[in-house]
Amino acid sequence: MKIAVIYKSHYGTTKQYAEWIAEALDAKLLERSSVKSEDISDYDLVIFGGGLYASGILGINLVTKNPPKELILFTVGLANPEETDYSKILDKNLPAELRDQVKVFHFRGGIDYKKLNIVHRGMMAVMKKMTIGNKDYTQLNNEERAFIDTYGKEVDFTKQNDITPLIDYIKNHIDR
Ligand SMILES: Cc1cc2nc3c(=O)[nH]c(=O)nc-3n(C[C@H](O)[C@H](O)[C@H](O)COP(=O)(O)O)c2cc1C
Repeated sequence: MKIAVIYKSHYGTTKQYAEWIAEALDAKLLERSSVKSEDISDYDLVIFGGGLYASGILGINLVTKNPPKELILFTVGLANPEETDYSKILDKNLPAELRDQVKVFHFRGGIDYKKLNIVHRGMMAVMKKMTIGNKDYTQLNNEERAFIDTYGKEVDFTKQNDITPLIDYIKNHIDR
């Protein structure tokens, strides 16, 4: 079975997960910009991973416009997947026909505010103002607290072991 792991990452955490997954499955690793939509049909299974930016999944249009034979998605964001409801993100990023069919995994990335480009730094400052608003810290939900707690810092939550459910899913559900 020909498997491709395709990723889109700004700062490397999604790339890191894609590398771990490709290595575990002995799959082809490709950066999204190097893939043309017609190349997608070369693969029996595409695992697409995109970083989360303001609730958008980077580069996702590659696989939503021209869905592969089999597709698995993963997202990488700062929020803790165990405490995050991704339904709105998936509604926004996936067309209805894919929304209920595609298996999606969520991994935790990281951030180094020193390395952010000026646009991203500005976006984070706006998001901080919007998150806090007139609220007190005790009124914030877990997701909002995680954002405020890490604001301006360097944090890395990437963990190789976190890919295990995705690898197991492929082993159990995909006929290789
Ligand atoms: C401008 C901006 C917006 C972001 N929006 C989200 C978001 O909506 N949800 C989330 O969980 N993380 C968000 N993040 C955090 C990134 O998803 C996180 O840093 C991720 O690890 C980045 O992936 P990358 O290193 O592959 O680019 C945002 C980060 C920036 C800089």
